[in-house]
Amino acid sequence: MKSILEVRDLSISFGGLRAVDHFRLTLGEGELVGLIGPNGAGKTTVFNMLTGIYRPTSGRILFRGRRDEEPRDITELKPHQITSRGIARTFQNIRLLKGRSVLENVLIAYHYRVPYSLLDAVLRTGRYYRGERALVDEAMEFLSIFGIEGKARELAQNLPYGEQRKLEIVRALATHPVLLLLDEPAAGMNPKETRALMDLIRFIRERFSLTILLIEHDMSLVMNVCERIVVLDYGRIIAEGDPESIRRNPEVIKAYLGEEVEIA
Ligand SMILES: Nc1ncnc2c1ncn2[C@@H]1O[C@H](COP(=O)(O)OP(=O)(O)OP(=O)(O)O)[C@@H](O)[C@H]1O
Repeated sequence: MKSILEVRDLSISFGGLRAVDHFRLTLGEGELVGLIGPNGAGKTTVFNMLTGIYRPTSGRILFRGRRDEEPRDITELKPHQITSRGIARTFQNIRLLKGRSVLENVLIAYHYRVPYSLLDAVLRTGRYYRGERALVDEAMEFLSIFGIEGKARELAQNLPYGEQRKLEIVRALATHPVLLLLDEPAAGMNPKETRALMDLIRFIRERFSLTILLIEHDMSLVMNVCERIVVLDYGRIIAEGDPESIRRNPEVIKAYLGEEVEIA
């Protein structure tokens, strides 16, 4: 299996706090890996470094984008450059344009790779119309995979919470990523919605040849959907392995003591 992401000894400090300490991770093409850990362990901070929002204090991030043969160093790149190289993410706190329609929310994601120039758009050329129509068709196809195509014209803020989370994933898919980072995709969903989401995550991985790294508090989701799990505690990796070994790992059980989540 070719590796797509290689994270070498990534660390970051905020003032005196070492939020992430020598984080290492290699993702093979097509893998579905979970990143778990108690509250404040550093999971979202890892995502923020992978997507250029935070600059690590030390360490390197190597990523093989869609056009690259070999992994390239993306540690210093800006968020939009990282998105256009093929890493997309969702956020723990949903970041939709709430006053815009569901469809518009997806279309906005396309500005990373629109096939026409701004001039085409202003002059409303044939290329613009052909491009726009193709984008709308594709956006509708993404929405239909998540069963929300019927709500394309509704305002994003009127969707139930679970569907807003799905729309965030659709928006990430619209950037045509090779690596998808999902930050608590099942947060706020009921068990039935969570199970359906698990199936969808597996489905989109196959359908779009994605590699997926996901942060999740819902242990049933993580244990069922992920092939490999990395556990962070106080910014450090304390365990890594298949779901079964993680479930039985004494360090992991200890780290979760006192947390509201159950790892059984
Ligand atoms: N911009 C920042 N400035 C200062 N401290 C920060 C910043 N971002 C994160 N931290 C701190 O880094 C630590 C890790 O936070 P992070 O949000 O990555 O944890 P997490 O594992 O994602 O937690 P949760 O599961 O609660 O979302 C926390 O102590 C947090 O307060």
